[in-house]
Amino acid sequence: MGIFQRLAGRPLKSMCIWSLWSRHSSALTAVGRVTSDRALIVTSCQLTQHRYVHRGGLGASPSNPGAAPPRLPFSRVTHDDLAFFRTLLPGRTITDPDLLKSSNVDWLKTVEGNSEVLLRPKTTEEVSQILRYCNERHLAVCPQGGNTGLVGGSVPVFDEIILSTSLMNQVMTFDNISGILTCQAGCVLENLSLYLEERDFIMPLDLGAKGSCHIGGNVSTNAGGLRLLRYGSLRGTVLGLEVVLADGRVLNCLATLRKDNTGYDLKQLFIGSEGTLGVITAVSILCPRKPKAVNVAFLGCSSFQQLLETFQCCRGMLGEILSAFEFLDASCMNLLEKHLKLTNPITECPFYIVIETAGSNSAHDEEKLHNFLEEVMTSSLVTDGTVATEATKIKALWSLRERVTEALTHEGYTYKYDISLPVEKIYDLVEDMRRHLGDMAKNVVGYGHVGDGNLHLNITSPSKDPALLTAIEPYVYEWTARWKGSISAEHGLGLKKRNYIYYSKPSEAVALMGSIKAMLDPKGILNPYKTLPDNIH
Ligand SMILES: O=C(O)CC[C@@H](O)C(=O)O
Ligand SMILES: [Zn+2]
Repeated sequence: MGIFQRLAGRPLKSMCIWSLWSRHSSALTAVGRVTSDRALIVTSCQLTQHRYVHRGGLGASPSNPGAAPPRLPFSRVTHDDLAFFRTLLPGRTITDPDLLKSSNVDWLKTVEGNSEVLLRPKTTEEVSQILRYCNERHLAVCPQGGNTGLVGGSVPVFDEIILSTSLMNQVMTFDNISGILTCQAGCVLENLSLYLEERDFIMPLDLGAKGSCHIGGNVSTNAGGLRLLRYGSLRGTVLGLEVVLADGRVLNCLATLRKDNTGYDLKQLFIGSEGTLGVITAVSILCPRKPKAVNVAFLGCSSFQQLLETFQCCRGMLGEILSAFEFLDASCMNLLEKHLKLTNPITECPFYIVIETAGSNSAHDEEKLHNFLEEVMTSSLVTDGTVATEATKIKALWSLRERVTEALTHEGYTYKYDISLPVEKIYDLVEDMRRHLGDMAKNVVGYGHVGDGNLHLNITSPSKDPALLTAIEPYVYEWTARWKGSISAEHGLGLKKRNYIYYSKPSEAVALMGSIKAMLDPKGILNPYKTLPDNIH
């Protein structure tokens, strides 16, 4: 019997836990801590409208980068404003504090705003009217999709009006020859995946938060996820966008063309700009064909060096059918077992790999996977493994990788870092942090997207710990900058990381970002306190 048959035949002990993780599951409500110090640092409001100017000279970063910002001098929502919104959006202007609660707090429960109004438009025209009005009245707006972000970008910091895309959830067109889908921004990623699968296509991106996140939020944060290795980033697969600008103008760049060289590619400005330049209302996206054969292998390695060699071998031997190469370390596995009662399907190892293949011919793909597994097991790069070819087992193996974030929320307080590095360096950072922090941290765990050189470094402590934070930052960012990495590989900057931007971008580039912001949103009403550092405002 070949290795593939032997591995595929292994019983998966974890079959009872494969339910799809939704980030809004009730099991998650009791975790996290709510930051309550922001209200204390509100300073007196200036009466002038602010402009985006670069303060402090090139390269100057804010002196206390982690501190919450002071409230900027936006208008407060009045009864007249509410009357306007209620006429425009009858029954969709929410002011009940109980209904606003979940929209005011982020998924991690570490950032909480105090918005008193949630608007739920259904059409682009309604978004346009809302923004035109808010711009004239100088009311700040926080655009919100599924609110699954991890850097505090999708919730208000003070009393910004929340503009939710949750009712903008219609598929507009799908062309089954080109595979181009056009839909409203509030479509939930998983619903789009199901819609496409019925038509023999798939979405080019897949995330643990797929059950809640919106495609508009994915695009505005340039979400990466689990399939980037195979299908590339949203910067390549998004073909067109419709965006409402701060003053209400609608920018219809909803192209469905693969090739369009007519000057500046404006949609790129909005991809990854986290709602600070405009509100994305519709998206056209190029979708791959649904693979006919999908296999997942869950493997164990005894060192990170062996894991890297396995990756190298995997790329060479699986070639174009490789669709994901992910890892988690033994500390992650312990948390999955402890908090979520998941079962490790193989023997204990320091490192685990999830490999997915997606191809058009199952016999061909299985043979390739078999040859690869034979190679890595006979050369002892891999010490144990199991393979799934059937959908429920595939899901079960994937949940061991996808649910690490959820398991971490049960640990107390988690300091989260989403770092891009040269692939051979990614685990050095985890080991170095363990040495550096010693007993100060409860747990230092590493997992992520090996194929993209993207490490998720998470450091836990029983509760929020300022001394621990001082030991982590700026150390972790300096480490990253030394290796020319990025301090935010895929989660964005949001509220939490914006002041560290200088570790990854030259000051001239940050200043140019400020100029673009000033041009597109001169009153700064769109998602203030996010993405841009404090010294650009
Ligand atoms: O929790 C994190 O730090 C990472 C979340 C997500 O990007 C993942 O890859 O699972
Ligand atoms: Zn990730």
